[in-house]
Amino acid sequence: MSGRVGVMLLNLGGPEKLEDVYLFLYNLFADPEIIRLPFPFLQKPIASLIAASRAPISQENYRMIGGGSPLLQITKEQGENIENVLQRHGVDAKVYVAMRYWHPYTEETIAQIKQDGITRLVVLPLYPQYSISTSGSSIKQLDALWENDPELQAIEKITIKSWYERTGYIRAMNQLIDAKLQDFADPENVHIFFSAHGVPVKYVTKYGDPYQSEMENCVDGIMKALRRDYQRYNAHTLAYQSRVGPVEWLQPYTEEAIKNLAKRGVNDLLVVPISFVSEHIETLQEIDIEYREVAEEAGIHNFDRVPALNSHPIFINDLAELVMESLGTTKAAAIAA
Ligand SMILES: C=CC1=C(C)c2cc3[nH]c(cc4nc(cc5[nH]c(cc1n2)c(C)c5CCC(=O)O)C(CCC(=O)O)=C4C)c(C)c3C=C
Ligand SMILES: [Fe+2]
Ligand SMILES: [Fe+2]
Repeated sequence: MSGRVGVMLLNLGGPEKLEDVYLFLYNLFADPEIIRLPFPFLQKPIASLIAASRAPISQENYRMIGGGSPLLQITKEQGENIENVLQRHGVDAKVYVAMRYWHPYTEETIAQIKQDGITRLVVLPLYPQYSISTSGSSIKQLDALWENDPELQAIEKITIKSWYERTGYIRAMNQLIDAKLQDFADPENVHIFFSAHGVPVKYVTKYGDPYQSEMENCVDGIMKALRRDYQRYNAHTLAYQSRVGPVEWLQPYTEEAIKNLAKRGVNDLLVVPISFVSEHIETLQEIDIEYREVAEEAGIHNFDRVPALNSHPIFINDLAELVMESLGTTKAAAIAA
């Protein structure tokens, strides 16, 4: 294989300090893949209005988790670990991080990739399931950059869309779920509650976002493997969290689903964050603080949460393997090379 290989991890980014929150929110809402407006000239003024009105709530949430998002730190660690696994398998690749709404912005990373003389680039979104609003937005941005830059067109770009069906990812998730189940007095009676980040319903019904069906398939895959590998036959639910704005989002909403389970007499609840692979504000603040309180008040006293995968070794190995497969360098071939 000739030339230098790069791997670009795509993520959304998060404010590092409370002062960053407004601009981070502005960048997010200025993205037409996040808020779709009929008139493009309204995008920026509306983004600044919504960012200004949301900033105080959002700042308060970030304050509760130490004043900023842990996302960059965790994503960098994931990158270093993937790079190490690739190196161990004889693949001399450099791993980069490209954030959509905060530093290091995609454009900054692309500049570095050009400077490093990368000739083959694997683009790997750190979202297991595809959504127009997440992986789709970053991939679209990259396609636009490529379209307008002959220097980039000389780089072979291999884009992975989603990877929630991979056995390594599912195995790693199940290890984390099983470990937490064992902390309950009666693991078999724990209700496993998958909480995914929501999207407006319109994304699925009008814009054809595969997010909901990928999410449902993902949960099925995890539950099937949990039954097969760990003989766990727990009841489970999939619900959607983090709704913002006045429109209808995917249902059931996490908060309502928790209250309904409490009414049905569920006492033991294990929440599994399912749409994202790093700890972030929605796990550390929304689930650990807000939903724990909702559960307590509704009468669910045994409430726990599965940690995010972060740099779980089975998961990291699986992502490195996915990169090698995309390069046409299977693990065996890479070792032999
Ligand atoms: C991985 C799944 C995610 C989907 C799908 C998604 C869609 C989506 N998000 C917003 C609005 C906001 N998202 C915010 C933060 C945020 N979003 C995700 C993931 C998905 N978003 C993550 C991991 C994070 C947290 C990053 C961090 O700092 O730790 C925020 C800001 C926080 C807040 O104020 O609540 C907003 C706003 C929309 C509108 C949307 C779909 C259209
Ligand atoms: Fe979001
Ligand atoms: Fe939230």
